[in-house]
Amino acid sequence: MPAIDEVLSGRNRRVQKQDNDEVEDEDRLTAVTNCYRNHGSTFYFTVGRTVRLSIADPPLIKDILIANSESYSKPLHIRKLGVLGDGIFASSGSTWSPQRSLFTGAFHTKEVKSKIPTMIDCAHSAVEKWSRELNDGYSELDMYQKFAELTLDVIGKTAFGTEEIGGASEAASVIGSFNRYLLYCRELVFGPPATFPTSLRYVQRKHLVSRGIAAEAKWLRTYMGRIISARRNSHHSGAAETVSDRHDLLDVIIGAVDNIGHSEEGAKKALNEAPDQTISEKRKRAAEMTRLTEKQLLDNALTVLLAGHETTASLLTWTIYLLAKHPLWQKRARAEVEEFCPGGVVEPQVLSHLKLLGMILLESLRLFPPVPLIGRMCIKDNKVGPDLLIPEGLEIVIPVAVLHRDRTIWGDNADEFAPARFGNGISGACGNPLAFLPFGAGPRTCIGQTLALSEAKAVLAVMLPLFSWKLSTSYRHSPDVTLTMMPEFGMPVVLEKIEK
Ligand code: HEM
Repeated sequence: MPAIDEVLSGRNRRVQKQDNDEVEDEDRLTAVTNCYRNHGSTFYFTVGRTVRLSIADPPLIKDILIANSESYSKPLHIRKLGVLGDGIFASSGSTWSPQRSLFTGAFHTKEVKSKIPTMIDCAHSAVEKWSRELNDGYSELDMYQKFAELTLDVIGKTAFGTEEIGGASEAASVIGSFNRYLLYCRELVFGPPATFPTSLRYVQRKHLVSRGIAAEAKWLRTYMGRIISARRNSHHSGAAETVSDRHDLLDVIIGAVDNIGHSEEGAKKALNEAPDQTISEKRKRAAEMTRLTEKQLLDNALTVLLAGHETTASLLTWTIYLLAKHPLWQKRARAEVEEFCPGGVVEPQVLSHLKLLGMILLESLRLFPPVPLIGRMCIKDNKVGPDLLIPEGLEIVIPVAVLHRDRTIWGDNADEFAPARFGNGISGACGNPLAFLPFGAGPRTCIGQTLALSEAKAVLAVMLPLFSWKLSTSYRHSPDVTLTMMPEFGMPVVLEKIEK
């Protein structure tokens, strides 16, 4: 059996090929799941010189993510990856909490609802473009690429109020840069991939990877810096439609840098003092007081651009894959959309009625969680469960993708696509909410989950009545299981126009 670090980096596949060229490679998700089925749910493993403790047991996870959350920070390497820096995703403790308060209002359900018409418009423009690419009514498209462009367009318009990011040439450069950046990061954290050239010494390779990360981070920071400057200029010129009509996430974070009177101290005080206030009142006050540095402004803008498009693109991609493999469910989902959206008109308020589509999305998040691992670093000795002592400095890995396929939790059909299991919600499906962690849990839970689920529903509701699809014969199944669950060789799908 290969070691877990080899499975995570994909290096075990080279071994398999040498052993038997005829054998089709086991995909990494299956390999890593089997590894856990053999090792058990809690064990140590090493990547290079770093020792990590892997935990896939819900009660222990609860202690780490919720009960003892203050004893953990994000892993050190996340901060070193150049793009996320000191922003909300990568920071911890008192640097993180005022930022979380600042973001909470911008991601409130009411705010998200107001963005749904934009999401539907973006989906319509995308499907029109795809329709133009069809020959004689059908064509093979890489849906991973298409969804990455579409989700970038949505986050560009909803969070940054700009058409620019979704524009064809801009989108290709931004997606290309983020993809290269993520591949370099994966290598830095999990070691070189199967294609690692043996002629190149490890140290040289590491140097090359660090330079690659720095170059992509620099490009992305310059790019985002331009968008921020343009917005500041429009504030200074006082252009009415940009200042008063648009109060999006970019305005919120720029305000936290430019507004005089905001201070980190003030935000901390607002969170810690005034015992008579409710937690939401404290948070509101802290958000009003939060002061960000210029660096944090950029870090947060890039965090939202990356978190906001890559993960939702992954969710849509694997949902399309599952519906291609299960045409009956594709038909059922289409029938539901046709019932609630007559004439292909998707009204924002209808999304909450698309129950079947909601169950399909949850099942897709279970089988292919876009964030397959959650990492933490212990910053204070503490005990989890009845007798496991976690020492300061130890890195923890929570293998979400594996937890979601645990047969003792999900039953013998854990590896199968069975959306009906979510008919009675998450608790009905697994009996323990800590066994289903696509968006994490506890104080660091995903801030964009409502946005992501609304967006995915809106896109599928626009797409389903127009096209049917199946997997292309060129598809190679290789879900990544490290930073994000991207399909290593894309998602080539044959899209066919449905004639009315
Ligand atoms: C299907 C889509 C998505 C998935 C599966 C997902 C998953 C996650 C997970 C697992 C975490 C917690 C990581 C941890 O505990 O270490 C997280 C955090 C976060 N997500 Fe998402 N995410 C999605 C979409 C989004 C979107 C659309 C946005 C923003 C527009 C977003 C912004 C964030 C931010 C800012 C955090 C950090 C929160 C904090 O630390 O306080 N995510 N996400």
